[in-house]
Amino acid sequence: MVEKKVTVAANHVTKRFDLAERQSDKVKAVFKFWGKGIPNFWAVKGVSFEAHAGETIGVIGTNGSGKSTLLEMVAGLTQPTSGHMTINGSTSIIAIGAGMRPQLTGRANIRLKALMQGMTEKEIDAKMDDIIEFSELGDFIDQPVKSYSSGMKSKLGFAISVYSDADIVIIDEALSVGDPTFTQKSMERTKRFKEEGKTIFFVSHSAAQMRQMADRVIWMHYGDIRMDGPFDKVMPEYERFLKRFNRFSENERLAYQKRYKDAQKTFTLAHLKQLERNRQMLLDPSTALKRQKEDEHAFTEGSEKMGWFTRAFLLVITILTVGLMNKQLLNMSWANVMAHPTHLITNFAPSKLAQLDQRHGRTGSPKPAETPVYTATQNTYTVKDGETLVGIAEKANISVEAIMQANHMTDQVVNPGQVIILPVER
Ligand SMILES: Nc1ncnc2c1ncn2[C@@H]1O[C@H](COP(=O)(O)OP(=O)(O)OP(=O)(O)O)[C@@H](O)[C@H]1O
Repeated sequence: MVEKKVTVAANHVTKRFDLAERQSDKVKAVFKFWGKGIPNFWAVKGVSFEAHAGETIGVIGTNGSGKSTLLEMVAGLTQPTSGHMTINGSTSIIAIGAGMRPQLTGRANIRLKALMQGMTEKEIDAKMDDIIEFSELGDFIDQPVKSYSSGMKSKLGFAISVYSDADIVIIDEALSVGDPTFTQKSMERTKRFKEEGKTIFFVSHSAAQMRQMADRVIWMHYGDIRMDGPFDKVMPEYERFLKRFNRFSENERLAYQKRYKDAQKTFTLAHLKQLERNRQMLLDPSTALKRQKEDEHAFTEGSEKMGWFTRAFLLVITILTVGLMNKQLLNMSWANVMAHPTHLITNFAPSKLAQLDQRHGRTGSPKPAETPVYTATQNTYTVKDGETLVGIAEKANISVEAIMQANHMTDQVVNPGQVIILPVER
């Protein structure tokens, strides 16, 4: 049998969300030593699978089991917290309203999404009429998307993806809101994707749709893959589970959910690593040690990759630097610096700098205007609603490249409220 090309490979992929309710909680948690104070929630707890060209994979699971989170990682919309998600090919996700700009018309959204998926203006012009026809939106195509029903948004999203020619197509419950004729038409079209060798991930709560579409099913259960296999094996097990679950009393159901959700809060990567080690030892003790060395990095995330010694060292350096700056610039004694280490931040409002200017002038020290700190403080900028990087660069008379370089940006996307540095030639 010819091995089909692997298009998606997930290796111990996790996704953690923090449950800090307010931004101030997050700031407090950072000061409580590198975010240890933030309650965690692991929506995906270390899943591994491979998907191949020409495969339609149904993803099932109760509400909140992690289906959308997993597929957003497949689509590249969000990055795993740890583990690896390897994607071989272009992706297109169809979820109700995903990636749509509500204030733009349906037609403008088609153009925008198609451009984002790599189509040229010429290709879009050539396909525009077909996309609109597939969407069945008629005159509504020139109305803003915010006026659309969820069914209309789904139709638009589906029509765009049909013509985007992506290698991996993700349909996240987008067919659950359309009318039956459109749904059937879309399912027929999706079957053609399969014949064209695309990989399709299909999320639906409808067993009938699953039966029609999926040859393989992944059952997500509170962040884990509970089963992964042929439709005929997985679906009956899932339906048996649902029957049992639906027979639970309200209290039993809540207790069941609490048990699993608590496990998602207390989950750790160390635990995942240990489970994987045990599994490897059981499977093949002779190769287990070698494999453990190879996949060590799969069980670490950003901050954990930094050892305790490095973290402690960086903390000491940061405290000393802030203290030294406070001492030099605010004429504080070391005792005062130790007592109020955050004075540097709170004292450097522009008005304070003006006071400093005078103070330093009287004592004959260099004027703050000549110090680097003054320049840097003056040139942070908070992005306002609707502003683009190009607009900000023009206003500030600085090149876009210089801003990107100063802020270590890899693209030109800026968001309202984001604070950026506007570099100044000195
Ligand atoms: N940004 C977030 N912050 C905190 N928790 C989140 C976030 N996004 C998702 N979650 C949580 O992660 C879990 C998985 O959510 P997800 O949307 O992936 O589930 P799902 O299986 O797609 O659910 P549904 O069938 O209802 O669409 C849920 O418990 C959800 O509350």
